[in-house]
Amino acid sequence: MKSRNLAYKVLFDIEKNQNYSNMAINKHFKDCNLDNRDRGFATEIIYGVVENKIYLDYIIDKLSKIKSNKLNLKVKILLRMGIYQILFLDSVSDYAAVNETVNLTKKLDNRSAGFVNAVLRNVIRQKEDIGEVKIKDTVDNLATKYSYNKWIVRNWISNFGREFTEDLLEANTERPSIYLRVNTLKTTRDELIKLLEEQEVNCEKVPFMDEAIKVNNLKNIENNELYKKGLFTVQDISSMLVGKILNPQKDTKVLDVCSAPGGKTTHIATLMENSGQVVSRDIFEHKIKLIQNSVNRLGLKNIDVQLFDALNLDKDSIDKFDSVLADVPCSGLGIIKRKPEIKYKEKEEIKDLPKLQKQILQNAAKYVKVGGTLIYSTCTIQDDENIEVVESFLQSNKRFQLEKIENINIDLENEDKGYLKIYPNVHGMDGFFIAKLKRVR
Ligand SMILES: C[S@@+](CC[C@H](N)C(=O)[O-])C[C@H]1O[C@@H](n2cnc3c(N)ncnc32)[C@H](O)[C@@H]1O
Repeated sequence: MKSRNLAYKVLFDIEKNQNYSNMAINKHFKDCNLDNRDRGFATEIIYGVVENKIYLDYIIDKLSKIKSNKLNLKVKILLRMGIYQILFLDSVSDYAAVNETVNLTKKLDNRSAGFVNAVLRNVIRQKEDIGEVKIKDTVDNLATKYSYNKWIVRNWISNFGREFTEDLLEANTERPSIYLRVNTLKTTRDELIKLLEEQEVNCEKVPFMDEAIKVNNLKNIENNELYKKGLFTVQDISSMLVGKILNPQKDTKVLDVCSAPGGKTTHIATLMENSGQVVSRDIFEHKIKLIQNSVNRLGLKNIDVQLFDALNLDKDSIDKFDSVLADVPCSGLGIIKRKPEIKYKEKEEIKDLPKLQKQILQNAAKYVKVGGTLIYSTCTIQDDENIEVVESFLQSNKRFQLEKIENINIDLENEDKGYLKIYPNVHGMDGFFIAKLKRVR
């Protein structure tokens, strides 16, 4: 009951305040005194409900006299939770799913308990055939089955084709893997694996990324002693590739214009073995603090964290940096597995991003020395935020050229051309775009 109560609170917060699930989870889990198992169960319900929201409402609409858009928020969340447990969680008996949900309803909205009970019992009675989405229109069908805003499915089918889109939608339902980046200034991969295995954490070396470890049962990371000592950072492989492709040399100057929370910046500073200087900027004060915390935890001495808007031109930095990274704000459509609410973004919300991305890239380019490197990256798979931004930049910046990416072997089709398009269904990692540009004159 306790974990369901907690899951309900988090889900209510997410819906009511349009909060991201990971942030709402952090906020509500901080002060709760549940053990790891109960937290795990609550997390499973939260992510499951968020990821399947449209589908769960479709089931409600099939079985309830009151349609989901007419239900009050409390009852809608309770029904989604109950239906999710019945249809998706083999570890929960139907009886427990109904009973616990009805008990919770009694506490939160007593007069709706009978209604919730009736709908959930209906789900159980029709469990065998209720689950299938019977909508003829392909976009509508897939958008309901996988719970996406329809424009995304339409856009993907038109850009990638139906087969690829279905593959991508399916890949995005998998639980994301957790990867650690070893802090090579403090330990080695083998040493860290030994220490993690002493804590009974299952570790796997990532063959093509020499500082990466895949872990599959590391819980409560922020309170882990090895984490507190700064022996590792949590970072996806795609994100680590950015640092690898930038390939910073010792004693050089690197500028990261959009650097919070600091994953790539700290990687770059580590690759430079605490030499040279990395200037790490972001527009948000609270995010600047996150970078500084990581810098301190990891024992990095070569990072200068600065509050600065990348849309403004910093005249003092023109032509001063060997490498510049523009890891720009984007739609995030490559990391749906980690942030499922991205599936519900409106097209309107992201329509101005390419313009913003171009402006940030234009400014970032001005800080690169002749012969220096400019990296443009996003965690999205949308061409209009990726290759099209780079192509439009190159048209008006003849001093830059795309440069062949060496020694990566992830996207063989494009690496020679100077960029990488990474898709979760093709490459088994976060969807990313990384372009490497060189200032040639
Ligand atoms: C994709 S995230 C960067 C992730 C970061 N590079 C990392 O690896 O941890 C984009 C960042 O850009 C920042 N941002 C958004 N608009 C900005 C602007 N005008 N100037 C500087 N930073 C900005 C956001 O606060 C956000 O932290």
